[in-house]
Amino acid sequence: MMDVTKYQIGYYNPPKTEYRWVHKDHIEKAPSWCSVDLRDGNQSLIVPMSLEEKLEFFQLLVKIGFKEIEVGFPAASETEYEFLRTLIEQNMIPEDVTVQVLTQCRDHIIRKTFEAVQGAPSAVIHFYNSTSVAQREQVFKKSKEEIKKIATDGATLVKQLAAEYPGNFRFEYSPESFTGTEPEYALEVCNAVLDIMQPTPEKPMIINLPVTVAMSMSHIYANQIEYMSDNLKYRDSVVLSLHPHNDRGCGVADTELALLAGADRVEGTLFGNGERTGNVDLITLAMNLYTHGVDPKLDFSDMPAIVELYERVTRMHVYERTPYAGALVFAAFSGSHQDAIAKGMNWRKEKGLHQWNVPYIPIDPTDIGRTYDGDVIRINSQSGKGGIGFLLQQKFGYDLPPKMREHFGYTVKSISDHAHKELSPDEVAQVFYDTYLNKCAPVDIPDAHFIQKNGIFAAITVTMPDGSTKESSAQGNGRLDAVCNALKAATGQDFTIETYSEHSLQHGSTSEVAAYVGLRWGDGTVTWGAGTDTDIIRAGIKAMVSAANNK
Ligand SMILES: CC(=O)SCCNC(=O)CCNC(=O)[C@H](O)C(C)(C)COP(=O)(O)OP(=O)(O)OC[C@H]1O[C@@H](n2cnc3c(N)ncnc32)[C@H](O)[C@@H]1OP(=O)(O)O
Ligand SMILES: CC(C)C(=O)C(=O)O
Ligand SMILES: [Mg+2]
Repeated sequence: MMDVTKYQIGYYNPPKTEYRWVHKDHIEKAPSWCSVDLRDGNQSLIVPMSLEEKLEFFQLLVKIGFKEIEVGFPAASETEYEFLRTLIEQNMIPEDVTVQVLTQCRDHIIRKTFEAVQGAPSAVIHFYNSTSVAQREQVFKKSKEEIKKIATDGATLVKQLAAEYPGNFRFEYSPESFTGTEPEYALEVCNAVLDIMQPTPEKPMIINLPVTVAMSMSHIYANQIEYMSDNLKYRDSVVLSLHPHNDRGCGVADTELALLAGADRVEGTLFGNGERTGNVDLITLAMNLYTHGVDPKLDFSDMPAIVELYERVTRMHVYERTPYAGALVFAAFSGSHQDAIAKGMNWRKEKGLHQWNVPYIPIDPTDIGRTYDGDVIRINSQSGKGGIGFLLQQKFGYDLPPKMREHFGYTVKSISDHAHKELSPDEVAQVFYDTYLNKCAPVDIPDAHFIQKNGIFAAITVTMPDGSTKESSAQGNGRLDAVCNALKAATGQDFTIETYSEHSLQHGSTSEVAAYVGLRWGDGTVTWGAGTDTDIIRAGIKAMVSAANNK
């Protein structure tokens, strides 16, 4: 049995009752982004990335457009140290990109960090210590004053070494485990650090307020951020940064509400990799802005390549339903969704729309390197005529009449249901070919001649069900009607043409016609056939013969 009595609320709502952020309805501009993939993401991997893998990931982050990248914890291991040295010594850091390094507030670790970062064109020195009640009591066993002193001693040494080492340094301080810290105390510690660092509007300092472990609903974090934003000293010289983890599955919501509450910057990772349930997913955040028409200033136009590299170097897997990036996030298997998507796509095409508002598809998949073919309409036993017909039309060019779409839809669904598997677009097309197209056996009309006299007179040769041939002729009010009457006379069958449609079909450079015929039989049933030919009459005859052979 689970024991709920073991748990209680462990977060702190700030001493403030009116919040401005609750009145805002959207985020107006992108925050500044910092990727912590190479640090928080890396430290949580089963096998941390090798130097080569980190280099490849770094280049990807630069390509996406990150201007601040936390490249590691250089005092942690030789690989971490060497990675930073390689970036610096091989001039791999673009001019407009700043590397960030993490250090605990411990003397030898801060010193090692400065040693590692020497020669970088610019760098953010990120120092942290835990401030939460749980860490104060259980880990550090120190009073509030003593914990504050760890932070201020760290700040003092960072400032001193920054003056001793050549280089363009900026600073970041994190009261780690902020969400388990009393807001008034977190404020006191951050203000004490700021008093030492003395930031200015020209040289601002980053104060990063992490959701090291998520403890509350998202609105509480937003309250905490607005409280800190209102009460931090040197606010015009502070870049207020967020660093949410995802323990309650609310990392994105925490970040979005905290941005409404006044934060300027976000630290996170691609696909939400990071400690435990991960850091906040920067792709989701950026793409959420994009869907509101706000430029995220990050480029995810080749998502498949980003997924490939990420999966290869981290040995993680991008879950199929990960927003924007997962393999299935644009897929519709179910009939009503497919029908709406197909109609929405046609609407968009007919009206020549620029704005995107296709039902069920939040963004145009082609914006991020995905395709309509294969990514969107997927066929299984839950699918319907709308989607199946749309796929056949979009990918193979066959535009079936509505009643034939319905028949085809049920045929395809039933095959998928019995095979208990998805059908690929090629398999769907094969069902169409096998069921309807140019089925000129056992009955066939290899030859037809026409005379225009009191309507149309057709003289045809019929291959009979037993393989023999027979000449037949009849009048009709059109060529196909005349052929139909002649066929009925030859075989003694009882049917009428209930549906006929045709359209041109482009196959590379050759242009064919596709024709569709529905025959209603004396017993009330309807059979369907399709025909293709360069000659429109031959296409119609083939469609009719196919429908007749389907009885
Ligand atoms: C929330 C986060 O993600 S924070 C980042 C965490 N990332 C990592 O830890 C990855 C890299 N870390 C490492 O490689 C190692 O932990 C090192 C190299 C940094 C330090 O290694 P070690 O000194 O061997 O061990 P360890 O990490 O266990 O040290 C714990 C000690 O540091 C203290 N400490 C931990 N964090 C801090 C801090 N931010 N500031 C000051 N002291 C700290 C602990 O209280 C403990 O003190 P004690 O020795 O008096 O008991
Ligand atoms: C080092 C800090 C910012 C961190 O990773 C966290 O608190 O989650
Ligand atoms: Mg973290």
